[in-house]
Amino acid sequence: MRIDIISIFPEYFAPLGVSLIGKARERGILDVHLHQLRDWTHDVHRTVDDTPYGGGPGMVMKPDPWGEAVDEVLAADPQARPRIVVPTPSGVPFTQRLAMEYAAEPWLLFTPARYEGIDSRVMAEYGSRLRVDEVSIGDYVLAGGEAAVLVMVEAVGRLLPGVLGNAHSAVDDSFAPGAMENLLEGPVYTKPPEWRGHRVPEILLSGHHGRIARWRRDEALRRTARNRPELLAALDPERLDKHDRAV
Ligand SMILES: Nc1nc2cc(Br)ccc2s1
Repeated sequence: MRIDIISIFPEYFAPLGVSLIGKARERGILDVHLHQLRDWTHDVHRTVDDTPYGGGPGMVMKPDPWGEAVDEVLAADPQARPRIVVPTPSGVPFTQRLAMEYAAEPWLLFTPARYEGIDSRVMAEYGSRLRVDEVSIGDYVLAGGEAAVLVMVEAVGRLLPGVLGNAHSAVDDSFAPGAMENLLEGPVYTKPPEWRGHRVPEILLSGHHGRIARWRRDEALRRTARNRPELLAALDPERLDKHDRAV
């Protein structure tokens, strides 16, 4: 997978050089290209923003630098078309399902904005011929889209074949389609069996895999009911058996 990121703070993406994503890049599973938006400005101050038409607070990112930058990125592979992802609090929710959809894309272009956002004509221009997604990572406002891109690249990158070791499969993730879809993960434990007077639940030491699976599902149901009751309410009743309903 190729990922391009255009930003006025490309240095923000240094974390993509470490850990899981860094190793995926070293192994050629992920090919990340960072671009400094100001390289497509033509004034001495390398200006990327201006006052909003119609008045109002803050500044808006000018269309010209973005248009020239996106055009140049697209020219890197004229036969291919990247899916453009615009981080914004006003977008569709970024979910595990969307992360899986992105992980199947050969090429993503992220356009994190600053200020009040990018002049809306930019994505109107590309939306006529490319998939342009406005995506939110949550109901809060950041100072810019860069942190949102880090979140999405990590969520997508870890799903790419070969990135997660055999020890863990993304299939077991919370929110991944399957038996535990849309349930939060329950508690986890490792050695020692007792730590500061806290014992690991005996069921997990029992070796009874069926009972352990049942206990884990019960704990997932309890945690989901406690922390995200709306997820439980949204579950298809067909997916809850008699025992689930009694938890
Ligand atoms: N939650 C989010 N906040 C922001 C702020 C800016 Br400015 C750009 C993108 C995003 S995504």
